[in-house]
Amino acid sequence: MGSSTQPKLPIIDLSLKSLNLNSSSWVTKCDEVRCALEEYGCFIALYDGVSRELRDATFLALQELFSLPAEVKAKNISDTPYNGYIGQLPMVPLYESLGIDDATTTEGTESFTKLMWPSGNQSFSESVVMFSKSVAELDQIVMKMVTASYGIEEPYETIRGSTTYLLKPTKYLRPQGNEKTLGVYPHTDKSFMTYLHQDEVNGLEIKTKGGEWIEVDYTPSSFVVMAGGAFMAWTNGRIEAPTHRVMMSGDKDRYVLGLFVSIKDHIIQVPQKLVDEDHPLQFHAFDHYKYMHFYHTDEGIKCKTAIVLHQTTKRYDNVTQALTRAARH
Ligand SMILES: O=C(O)CCC(=O)C(=O)O
Ligand SMILES: [Fe+2]
Repeated sequence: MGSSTQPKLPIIDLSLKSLNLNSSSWVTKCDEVRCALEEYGCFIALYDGVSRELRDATFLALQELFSLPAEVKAKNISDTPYNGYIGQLPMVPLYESLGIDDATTTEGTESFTKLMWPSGNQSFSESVVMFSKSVAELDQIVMKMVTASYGIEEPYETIRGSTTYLLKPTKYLRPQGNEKTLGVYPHTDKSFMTYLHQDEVNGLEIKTKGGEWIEVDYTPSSFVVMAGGAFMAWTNGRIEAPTHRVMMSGDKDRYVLGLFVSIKDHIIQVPQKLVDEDHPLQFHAFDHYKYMHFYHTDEGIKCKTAIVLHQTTKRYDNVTQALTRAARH
């Protein structure tokens, strides 16, 4: 009985063959995407833009990457918090990830590849760049749909050219015992949007507005589309970044490819259309990278707690402060 009453994330077919901009179902689907994001902060997208061969090649490349010695992986450093190599953290010993900046560009992936394999690894960079580009196309579809549903296509056009993509390959070791073990802490992403793709092992859990955890079960041809903090601010709080965590069980390691969207060198401003009497302005204009840095300062960490814990509009005061302050830095 239990499982039938458990809430489930909406599943929306965004496969290229199912989308037709000129049909009436397009408008309905745009609203469906917006409503799913407003309700859960995320949804599962069925997407056929990544072929089976590309998916297999990219996950194979990932296994090769994680089997490199720790000191090689540690060469992956970044100015932006959590965007470089993370591994062997005592509190989450199963977790390990790297960050490939500008993953949709050949320059970005090749500079990462050279760092990991000084003598080169062409198949790695080719798979990564192709995979990232294909998922970035999904991002463009999702953005087109949400902005069409709100009628804010124009303000998005000013942001679009400043989009950058970080690919974060992540590995979770299988737990030692039979107990469900924490893979990654409950958190909200600080991205604009996040796109998650996994091999066959589940583990992601999303917290609903009612405080229940949903175990996300998604197939190889689907992606979890999730709003980040920057998107929450841009939509004036109408779409919230959901709290999520990873719980590991079973006897297999888990591999995940996360594409994190950021907005670089551009001040993000809430579109006028999303501000009215019922929705007063909640967020000041901000710089996304400064916001990501601020969130990981001592002061920012306090705001982060506030954003997760409080269920009142006070939460927005804290975030607004964080964003305003971040913009001033
Ligand atoms: O592994 C997952 O499914 C989620 C990873 C995640 O939440 C993150 O990297 O921010
Ligand atoms: Fe996350």
